[in-house]
Amino acid sequence: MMNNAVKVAGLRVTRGRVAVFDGFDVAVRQGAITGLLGPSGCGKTTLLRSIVGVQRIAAGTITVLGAPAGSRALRRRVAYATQAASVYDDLTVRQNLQYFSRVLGAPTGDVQRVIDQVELGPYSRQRIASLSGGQRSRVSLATAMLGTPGLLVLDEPTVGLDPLLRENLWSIFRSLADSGVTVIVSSHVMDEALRCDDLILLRDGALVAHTTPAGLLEQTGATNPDDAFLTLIERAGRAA
Ligand SMILES: Nc1ncnc2c1ncn2[C@@H]1O[C@H](COP(=O)(O)OP(=O)(O)OP(=O)(O)O)[C@@H](O)[C@H]1O
Repeated sequence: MMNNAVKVAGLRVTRGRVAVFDGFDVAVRQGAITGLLGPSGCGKTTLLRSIVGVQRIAAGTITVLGAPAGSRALRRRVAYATQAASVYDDLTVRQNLQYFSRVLGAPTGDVQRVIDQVELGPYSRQRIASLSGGQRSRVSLATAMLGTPGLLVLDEPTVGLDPLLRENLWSIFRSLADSGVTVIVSSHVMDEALRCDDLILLRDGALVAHTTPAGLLEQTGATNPDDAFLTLIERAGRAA
């Protein structure tokens, strides 16, 4: 039987005057890497916020690992790394991680593990304020990897990172998924789509496709995900 880590039904979200979602349904498979892709402003962050339980929603139900999104039971089971690194500027990398590790009750040793995973060892004694953008976002990512979350929600985790580091991070996501963790990664870099197991393609708060990388290319006859996405958008436009 296929297990879903996340189930979204009838989601309606209004932000400002914009109806970002108006009756949106989707499910995310457990233990897989699901890529959430789509153009800027299509609702990726809003959907991630809704799944994590920090978005005010107008209607709908969201079930995460069997519990309502945002519920207390999920506090330590769901980790979220936002686009803007949510870390303390005046603390060092290690101090930030030690702080969050204590808040989460993560095992000792976790701080060093995540520092190594995101390759921040040489910067661990540096204050966040003096780090580059890519280094800061890696601290945020490391924070999300503390403890043993069952669901890892990452909003554009590879923005501003060099290709080698991106490669390394994707192999971390893969080993997490292999160990049963559900990973949701948003991106607007279409070539990252090919690294995912499942793809959710959004446009203007609507589901354009819920497929796999192979399925995406097959459905469209395209040779790369950028062209495939454009083809699907054109088809959706014609059907509308
Ligand atoms: N606080 C807010 N007030 C008003 N409108 C908002 C607010 N936050 C987001 N929006 C609007 O909601 C829509 C969806 O935004 P969202 O951040 O979810 O998009 P996104 O797909 O994550 O975009 P990006 O790839 O640029 O980060 C956009 O039209 C955006 O302008």
